[in-house]
Amino acid sequence: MRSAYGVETVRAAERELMARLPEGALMQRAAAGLAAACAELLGRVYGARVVLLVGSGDNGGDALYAGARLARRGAGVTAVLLAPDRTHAGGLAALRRAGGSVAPGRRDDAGQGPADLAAAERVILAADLVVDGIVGIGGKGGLRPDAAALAEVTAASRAAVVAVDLPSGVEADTGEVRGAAVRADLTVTFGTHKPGLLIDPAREYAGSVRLIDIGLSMPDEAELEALQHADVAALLPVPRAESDKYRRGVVGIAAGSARYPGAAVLAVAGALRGGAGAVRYVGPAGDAVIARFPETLVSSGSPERAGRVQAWVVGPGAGDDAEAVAAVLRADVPVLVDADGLRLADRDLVRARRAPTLLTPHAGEAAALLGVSRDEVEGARLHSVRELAGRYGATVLLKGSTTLVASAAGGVVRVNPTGTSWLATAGSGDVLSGLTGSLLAAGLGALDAGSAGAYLHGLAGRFAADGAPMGAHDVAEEIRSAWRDVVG
Ligand SMILES: NC(=O)C1=CN([C@@H]2O[C@H](COP(=O)(O)OP(=O)(O)OC[C@H]3O[C@@H](n4cnc5c(N)ncnc54)[C@H](OP(=O)(O)O)[C@@H]3O)[C@@H](O)[C@H]2O)[C@@H](O)CC1
Ligand SMILES: Nc1ncnc2c1ncn2[C@@H]1O[C@H](COP(=O)(O)OP(=O)(O)O)[C@@H](O)[C@H]1O
Ligand SMILES: [K+]
Repeated sequence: MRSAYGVETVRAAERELMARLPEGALMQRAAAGLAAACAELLGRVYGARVVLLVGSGDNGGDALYAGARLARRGAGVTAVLLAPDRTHAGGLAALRRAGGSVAPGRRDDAGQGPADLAAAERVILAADLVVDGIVGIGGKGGLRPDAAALAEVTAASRAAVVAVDLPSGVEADTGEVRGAAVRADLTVTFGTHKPGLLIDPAREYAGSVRLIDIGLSMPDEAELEALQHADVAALLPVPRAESDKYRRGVVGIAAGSARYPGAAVLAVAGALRGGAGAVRYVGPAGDAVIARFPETLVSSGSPERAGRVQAWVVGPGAGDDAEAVAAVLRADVPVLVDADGLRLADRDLVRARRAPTLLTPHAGEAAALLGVSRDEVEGARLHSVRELAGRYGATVLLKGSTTLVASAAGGVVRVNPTGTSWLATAGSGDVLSGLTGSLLAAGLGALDAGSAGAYLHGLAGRFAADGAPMGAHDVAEEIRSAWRDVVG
């Protein structure tokens, strides 16, 4: 499990540890890890041109001490100071002792003022490596104009960029990005991941992320967690000697329409690979389903008369069949609502349900349910998924470049670490809904089914794409390889 904690929790852990350590010890641990990561990225430290972007807090202090270490190994290190009079004094002295220099300040202040942007631009454009120590977990709001200008110049440079703790300008707790932010190739983060490093859009700014253990001890329950192979393997159902198809769980798929029969086929394709012992299909696309998957138990008419199931999936390609959605929501078994079903589901009916409900909107569907724009949802995924879960009293899986799963009761939110943007292809969400519904039928809770389903789906997507375009049916084909990879 990979866990992430918000700023308040990090600060508390930091205070607790600092009280037991000599002053400055934590910053030295951070700087040592940072310098080692920079050296690795550079390959050759001796003679490398390194520029430190230094804000007025401890994030800048980390950059200065790391810069001093690189300077001692022969790098040419120049610090660009955003606020010279409030720069971390110990860090600056260490850099100077190691032979590092400071870029000229503004002339109107006799060279003592904040970095002269033209001078800063010259050194940044000539650098091999830029270390972003503008701001870390102490950041508030979007970057201020001087800091934003440095982020923009850095983006124009060909230097490798290493962010200290977080890319400056991203929100540590939410992954939101307001205005300019530094785009890093590598982020070296201290003590624990922060939620923003795992959630887009901030995640994209972070590049790859390296965690440096500085000895912080964090509480058991994280704010955000990402399952890994072993966690998913422990959740996946395995038939026992005494299992039969009914004991393994039957999943019902109420999906597809005369206009969109393919959605039914794809949802069934996912469901057949998700661990349920049987798949029932009910709806107008029975012929298409049976032609492709003869093992499916097909019926038409109302879901209420389709026979017993342990979980329902309703909505993919369903058109305007509001009655089917309502019938499924009245069933006292877990229900996954996707696509058209989300538009047709009555919120009060969802809230009144006693069995688990899992809603699986993409950003556009979530935006419609919340009455905001799609951009607002994509810019604030964590807030959006929590808000929807609260409003509907349901577990919500928000799809997209970062998939998040949140429970109605709050608590930890799961972020999916697998996936690929090749999954942005028509019908791949239908496969996910069938797969995840199958996991619900096999007995997983809504949070676990959602996160294990997204994990397998993301992995299957990577296998199917393997660097080339694919169709949604290819994703369904690869679920079995993904499953084997996870449990193997
Ligand atoms: N946690 C740990 O265990 C450890 C933490 N460590 C390190 O400490 C870092 C936290 O340091 P921190 O608390 O000094 O805050 P930090 O991130 O430097 O930012 C504060 C400065 O930024 C400024 N500023 C704020 N918003 C801004 C904006 N929008 N745009 C521009 N500027 C803005 C703000 O200015 P002010 O508001 O004061 O004018 C203030 O000067 C942490 O990320 C990690 O790197 C490690 O050393 C060791 C272990
Ligand atoms: N940029 C992306 N990166 C990773 N995964 C993505 C991206 N865009 C979409 N996906 C995934 O692809 C699937 C698309 O589902 P959905 O939007 O419902 O499509 P459809 O309705 O065509 O089936 C979801 O699992 C989603 O998380
Ligand atoms: K930073």
